Amino acid sequence: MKSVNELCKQIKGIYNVDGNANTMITGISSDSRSIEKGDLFVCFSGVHTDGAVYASQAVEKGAVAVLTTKHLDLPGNAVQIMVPDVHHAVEDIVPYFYDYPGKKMRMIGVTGTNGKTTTSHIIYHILKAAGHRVGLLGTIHALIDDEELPIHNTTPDVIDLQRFLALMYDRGVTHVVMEVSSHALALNRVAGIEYDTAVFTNLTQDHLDFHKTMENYLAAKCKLFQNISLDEHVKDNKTAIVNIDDPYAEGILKTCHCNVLTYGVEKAADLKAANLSVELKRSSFDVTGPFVNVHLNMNITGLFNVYNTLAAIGAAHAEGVDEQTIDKAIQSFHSVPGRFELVEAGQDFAIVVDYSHTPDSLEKALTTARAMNPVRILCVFGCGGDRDRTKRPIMGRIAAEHADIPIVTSDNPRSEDPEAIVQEVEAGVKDGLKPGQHHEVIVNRRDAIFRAVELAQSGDIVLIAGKGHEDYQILKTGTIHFDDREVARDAVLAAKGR
Ligand SMILES: CC(=O)N[C@H]1[C@@H](OP(=O)(O)OP(=O)(O)OC[C@H]2O[C@@H](n3ccc(=O)[nH]c3=O)[C@H](O)[C@@H]2O)O[C@H](CO)[C@@H](O)[C@@H]1O[C@H](C)C(=O)N[C@@H](C)C(=O)N[C@H](CCC(=O)O)C(=O)O
Ligand SMILES: Nc1ncnc2c1ncn2[C@@H]1O[C@H](COP(=O)(O)OP(=O)(O)OP(=O)(O)O)[C@@H](O)[C@H]1O
Ligand SMILES: N[C@H](CCC[C@H](N)C(=O)O)C(=O)O
Ligand SMILES: [Mg+2]
Repeated sequence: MKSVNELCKQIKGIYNVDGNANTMITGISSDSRSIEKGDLFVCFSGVHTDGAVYASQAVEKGAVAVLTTKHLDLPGNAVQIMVPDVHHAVEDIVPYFYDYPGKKMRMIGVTGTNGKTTTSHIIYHILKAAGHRVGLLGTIHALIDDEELPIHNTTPDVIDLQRFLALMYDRGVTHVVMEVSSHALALNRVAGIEYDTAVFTNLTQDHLDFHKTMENYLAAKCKLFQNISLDEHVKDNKTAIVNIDDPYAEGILKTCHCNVLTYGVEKAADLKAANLSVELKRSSFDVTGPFVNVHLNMNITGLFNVYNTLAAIGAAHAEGVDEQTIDKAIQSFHSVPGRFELVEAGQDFAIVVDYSHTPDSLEKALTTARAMNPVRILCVFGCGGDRDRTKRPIMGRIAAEHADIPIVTSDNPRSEDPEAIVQEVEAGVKDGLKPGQHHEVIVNRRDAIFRAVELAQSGDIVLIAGKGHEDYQILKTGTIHFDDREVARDAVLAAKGR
């Protein structure tokens, strides 16, 4: 609990207070729908609406103060804190309100275009095996010692993030593993956090709707490595774990003024993998380096997961976990939901549900499927609406080049017309098709999955890409329940009944 006055003292820029500055604040929220008595309501101007519109509603629900850019007409005697930039003020106020939980626990941040969720889950698993109390924040959920909490963004905004961290600290968590998205870095959602270990997985095209150029996208990622390089006197405790095979590794390394541990498969690295052998449900490889020399058996597959595992080993080592514990933990790690997840409903071909929704991840998922030597690959995929449009034809071409039968469908169209999205994807498919190669376009995702299952024969792989763990589909008309794994199972059962 802090007073308005105490909070305002943290604001680095100018501010004005209208009302009683001794009013005590017991919570902070930017959503009028979840306001509790005693809260400070923060008015963010968003993509769809302006939070200021809901300020009166928030006060009626119990907010005792409002953070706003302009004076508002509010009921009762709610305090108004007026600042030129609400986001900047929030970055000053919120970590202070929660007593900087992100400075009191070991903070492990994972960034990169692909592999953040998988790598974070492996690190979480290893740190738990090492006996630590661990928290996790990422795309699928937040975990506090295995208790699941819902999360709305891969990296939540400053308010939700600090609230999660405070809860973790209160529950005795000592290590937090979190995905740090490029949106979060660009928008400073991670204000008030000092990272101890930072992982770079890779950088390939995505989110250009937001970053516009790959240079800006890289600059956002670099902010995580600048963060861990800030405090020179604790340098020894801070380590960057960098995928040296990635073309953007050099850009990341330039910003690191801390310990660096590189990993890779192609170039010389501190942690190097070799002799990979892959099967549908497992893989094995050798890892060598100054602190590790081990043959690893994993229950996940694909070269991309070798990279994720190397990154996780590096992070666990930086956090002081020994080789034996790491080895044992990796053997007991089971897959992440919706990441190369097999659907087994008694069919004589494989069905893989995967979260590949970028050009690089789609290519990696398809080449992993190819490494299993299937008779054919049928790939059901699409692209999300209200997201980087330029990746649509690229993903279309990749699917045509690496699958035998690409089937274009809808992902989450959001506010866009699904027909228009699939046309943009299909344009790329047509570019990549070999003479005589068959492709289909079926806008309804359920129908597309049913069609793939109908076409599949013994020894084939059906790869259903893009939505992974998601159990919903976001349409212009609202969000509906939709789970690729359930639909695939239904499709197999329907095919059997025929
Ligand atoms: C484009 C974007 O980033 N949008 C974020 C933004 O939502 P918004 O601008 O649409 O908000 P809005 O609906 O206009 O509302 C404005 C304000 O009014 C408030 N409001 C609104 C309605 C109401 O009744 N009462 C009320 O108080 C809202 O709480 C909000 O504070 O603010 C919300 C709250 O912080 C975010 O959840 C939301 O992320 C959306 C869900 C999103 O999809 N973001 C993506 C682009 C994103 O951030 N992705 C990254 C990367 C993912 C990855 O690659 O892994 C991520 O970290 O998730
Ligand atoms: N290291 C990697 N390199 C390339 N592709 C990967 C890698 N790891 C996973 N993938 C592919 O990307 C998909 C998403 O993986 P994951 O969820 O771990 O990434 P993410 O970075 O968390 O994604 P998001 O940005 O959506 O949160 C996987 O289903 C797989 O196809
Ligand atoms: N974190 C990613 C998730 C994309 C998932 C995909 N199914 C889509 O909707 O495009 C994003 O918000 O861009
Ligand atoms: Mg993720």
